[in-house]
Amino acid sequence: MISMRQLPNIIITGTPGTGKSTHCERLVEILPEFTYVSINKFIGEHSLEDGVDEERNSKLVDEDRLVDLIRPDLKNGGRIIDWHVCDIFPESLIDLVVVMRTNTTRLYDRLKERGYSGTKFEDNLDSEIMEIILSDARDAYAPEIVIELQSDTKDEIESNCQRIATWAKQWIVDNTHEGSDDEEDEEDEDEDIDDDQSEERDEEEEDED
Ligand SMILES: Nc1ncnc2c1ncn2[C@@H]1O[C@H](COP(=O)(O)OP(=O)(O)O)[C@@H](O)[C@H]1O
Repeated sequence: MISMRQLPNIIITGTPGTGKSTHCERLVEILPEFTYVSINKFIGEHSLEDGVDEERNSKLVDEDRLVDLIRPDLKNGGRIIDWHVCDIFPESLIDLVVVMRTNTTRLYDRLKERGYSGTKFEDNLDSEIMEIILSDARDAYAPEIVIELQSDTKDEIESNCQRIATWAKQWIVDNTHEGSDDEEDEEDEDEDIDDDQSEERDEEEEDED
């Protein structure tokens, strides 16, 4: 099947501190034709904040407007989306959802280092332990496009990014004319022409009857 998009859209999601932005930054070095979209930045740039959840000490976001504003970018393709919320984007425009996972002890240290405390700290740690984002991703997208990658060590950052890049290159081969073999395309076109001619022949035969 040939896609309308020349490049796939990839969501990199996971609990805060699991390594989403670290992976996205490395990914666009390996895949320079892709654009890194940090949704936290996008929210600031488009004033999409919609109050504050006092209990959780986190910002509320106008998600409907966010989706409306990002839709044209997703239609163009080649976006690497970085956000802890993954299930609001139109399923038809998302090709891969990567859920970053981190061992609880490491995540504990990373969130402490970031200055998280109280409910915000506990909620994020619980979210990772209970696999909330993985479950959201699996509920929102087809299982075959949701993958889990471990992000505990520096070596894993590189191997994860290489794996995602390999997937992206294969997507291009499988889904676009750019990736397809010209000869095969010509053969396909020949087949189409043959089909047209045989249809015409069938119609002529019917007329004669
Ligand atoms: N696989 C990893 N190995 C070692 N450190 C990591 C790894 N992934 C992330 N980190 C570190 O953890 C912290 C949080 O990573 P970050 O990419 O900002 O997470 P997120 O974008 O998910 O909030 C950063 O200091 C980063 O360097």
